[in-house]
Amino acid sequence: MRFLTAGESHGPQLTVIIEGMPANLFLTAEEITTELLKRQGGYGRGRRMQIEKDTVEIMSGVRNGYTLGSPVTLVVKNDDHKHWLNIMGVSPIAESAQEQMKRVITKPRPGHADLVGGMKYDHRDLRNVLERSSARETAARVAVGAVSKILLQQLDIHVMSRVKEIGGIRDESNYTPEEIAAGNDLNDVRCLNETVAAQMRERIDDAKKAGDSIGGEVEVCVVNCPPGLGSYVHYDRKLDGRIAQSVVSINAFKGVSFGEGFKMASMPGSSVQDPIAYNETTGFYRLSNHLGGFEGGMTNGMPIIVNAVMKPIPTLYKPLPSVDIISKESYQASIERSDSCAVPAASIVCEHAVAFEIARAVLEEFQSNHMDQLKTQVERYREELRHF
Ligand SMILES: Cc1cc2nc3c(=O)[nH]c(=O)nc-3n(C[C@H](O)[C@H](O)[C@H](O)COP(=O)(O)O)c2cc1C
Ligand SMILES: C=C(O[C@@H]1CC(C(=O)O)=C[C@@H](OP(=O)(O)O)[C@H]1O)C(=O)O
Repeated sequence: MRFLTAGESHGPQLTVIIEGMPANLFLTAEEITTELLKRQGGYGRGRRMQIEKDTVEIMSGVRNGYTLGSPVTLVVKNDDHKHWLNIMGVSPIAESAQEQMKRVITKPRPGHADLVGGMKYDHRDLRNVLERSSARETAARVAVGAVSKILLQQLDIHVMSRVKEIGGIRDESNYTPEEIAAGNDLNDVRCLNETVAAQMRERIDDAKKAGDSIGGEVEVCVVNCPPGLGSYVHYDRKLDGRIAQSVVSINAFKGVSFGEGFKMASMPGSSVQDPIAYNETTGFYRLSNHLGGFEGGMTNGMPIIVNAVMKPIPTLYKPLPSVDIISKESYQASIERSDSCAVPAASIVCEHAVAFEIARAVLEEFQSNHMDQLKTQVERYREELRHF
């Protein structure tokens, strides 16, 4: 399974083509839209999210609710696009948006793609860079991940996420995957502990008031993956490696780790490796999950735990020094309409990026033209492993 996305942040739409989906998967636009709406939410987002109401349209690859085995095309319209067009009587939001869109951007924002993108593609209006470098593209990636999650659910594999830290406020609780799943839709910082959530909101408000931004850490958890997805035989088949690439390719993500992650640097081996046990009904299993579900680039049957760090948003309402690319004079960077914290939204993006990589690995392992074939193969493999 592979996908391509296309579309600019304020262009008419985002388009995704997913190739390699098996036939006969029941797929509705509503289910995908539910995931998109989760990404739009989250405390700390800016005005753009009040303009958009992301909904998906299925344009190909599905008939009578079921996939055909042909490429699936999904479209998410950008409602903000209409503010680009110099027409119609506009609302106050639209007027200010229109002004913003017409302005040529020449003062690059440190931390965004503006300067290097301009240098590389010879753009003298940096809006030409930010249109595609914007995290608007992550809506398309969530749409792909939503389809992946629907496929994985059919195999009883579940992917979920939560926020662990925002700007130094940390939720130290060790939740079970089930607790994370139950809390999945609940609060607007995507943290299960309400006391900590209140502190996180306050931290975001403080950053916003100070004209600053903050980042944080998210956790993605995948349960009930069969052991043996991915492979140790070649670098680009290692599934933990693929997940790391996919996660760090999300806008503003700067780090990824599995299980105990960077803490392992100071832990003895006896506290890091997960002891092996066996029981006749379930086969081999582990007594702990410090490694977060991976050994040798393969799933080991324990829950996959991915931790990922998002840097603070680059656009600052109290901007940092920059240099105008035309006049070469020193200025403050441009102020674009912006989120002050997008960690809760980004946890959803991360969840869906991981879901895609797991679904891709499943389909590589159990090549199938249709869902019944896939389910039968996965079940047979699980049964074989129980008797290994
Ligand atoms: C969900 C989400 C929303 C984001 N919103 C903004 C934003 O409003 N303003 C901004 O400057 N950056 C935002 N970013 C981050 C930038 O897109 C990102 O920092 C930029 O593309 C440069 O890429 P890099 O940080 O990976 O180097 C957001 C990222 C995500 C994942
Ligand atoms: C549009 C989205 O996020 C955008 C990501 C983003 C950036 O620079 O990455 C900048 C902002 O865009 P705008 O300049 O239009 O306000 C965010 O709103 C989205 O998540 O759907």
